[in-house]
Amino acid sequence: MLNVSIIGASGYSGAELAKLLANHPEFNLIGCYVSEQSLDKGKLLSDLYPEHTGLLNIELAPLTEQAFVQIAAQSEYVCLCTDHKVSVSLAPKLLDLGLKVFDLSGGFRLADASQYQQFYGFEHPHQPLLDEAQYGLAEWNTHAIKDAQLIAVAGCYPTAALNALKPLKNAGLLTDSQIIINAVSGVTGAGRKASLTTHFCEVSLSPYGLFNHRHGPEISQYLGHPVLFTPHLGNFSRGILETIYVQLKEGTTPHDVEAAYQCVADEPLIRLKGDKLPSIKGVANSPYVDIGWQQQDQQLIVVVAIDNLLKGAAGQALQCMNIASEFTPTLGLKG
Ligand SMILES: NC(=O)C1=CN([C@@H]2O[C@H](COP(=O)(O)OP(=O)(O)OC[C@H]3O[C@@H](n4cnc5c(N)ncnc54)[C@H](OP(=O)(O)O)[C@@H]3O)[C@@H](O)[C@H]2O)C=CC1
Ligand SMILES: CC(=O)N[C@@H](CCC(=O)OP(=O)(O)O)C(=O)O
Repeated sequence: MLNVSIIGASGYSGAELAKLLANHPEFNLIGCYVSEQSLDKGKLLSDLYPEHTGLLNIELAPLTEQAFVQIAAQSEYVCLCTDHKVSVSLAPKLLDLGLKVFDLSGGFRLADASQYQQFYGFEHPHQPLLDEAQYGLAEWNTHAIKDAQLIAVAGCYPTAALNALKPLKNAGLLTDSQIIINAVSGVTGAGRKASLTTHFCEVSLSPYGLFNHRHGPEISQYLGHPVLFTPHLGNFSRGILETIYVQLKEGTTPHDVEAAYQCVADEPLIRLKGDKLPSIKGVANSPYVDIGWQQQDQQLIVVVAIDNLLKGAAGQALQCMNIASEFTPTLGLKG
């Protein structure tokens, strides 16, 4: 068994990961941590998530200096389910302790530190770690994930967009024009902490982050293609659905598009639906990426759906941990 600790375990992605690890045959959830000043320190994770009573009767410990010593002594892997800036401050210390770090935040996803002020609102102090980090987009970066010490697990919206678009890009079917991505996320995407704009009763389907959401540059960087990305917040709990407008090269046939997607046809967590379009209902609480598309002349509309907390966060993090450990990538993910 490999021991895993989670920092930020009381949040939505941390708790989802705790549940996956507690049910996993090869990983042992050894420690669950929150901030030193957390109102939840000392509580059981199952006090916060009573649906997991029994499974997650594990105490939330404060992340003190002593906790770092304990994590290093007990764990092989540590997962950061913390805000981007918190992850950026914690990761160097954990890496120095020799741990393999799986960061679910965006703290190490962009290649260039100078982009962090614009898109994340803080100066990134660790360009060498941005150079070292490997992108945790499980189906597309398997080899690098296996050998990396720092894995920047892919963002939720980018996971959906990149899985939908990489087959087309790799087959050379895209023109140079910008790809338009309209995305909707459920409210768990905004995390567990209270805020008026993400208060469930206040949410009414509306866009946010126009022209400056941090996932725009993340998608462009890992696709190698310009995108215009607009997220929306919807009044449902979990799931992401993206509608993507693609201009195909002159002469691209429906057969070419179908053939392009065959490169992922055997991936166990990618479900190609052809002209049957995906829905949130089809993926909520499941580890899959559903991809559908319809074509009219040179215009292609691709629709992709994932669960933001599973394929968009904890599920993909577990997939990366499985890959790093040379287990079957889907171990503990498919019922
Ligand atoms: N929610 C989602 O759908 C997705 C989230 N992510 C990313 O995962 C990360 C976590 O997101 P999410 O689960 O939604 O966030 P939450 O706000 O739900 O949880 C954050 C967690 O971090 C803890 N925390 C806060 N400050 C510290 C600190 N200084 N030291 C240790 N723990 C701390 C919080 O507990 P406390 O404050 O009590 O200490 C809590 O457990 C973010 O970077 C997010 O961008 C990625 C993909 C999807
Ligand atoms: C609905 C909502 O607010 N979603 C979040 C994205 C989810 C997330 O936590 O972002 P990462 O995948 O980059 O970690 C946002 O737009 O900031």
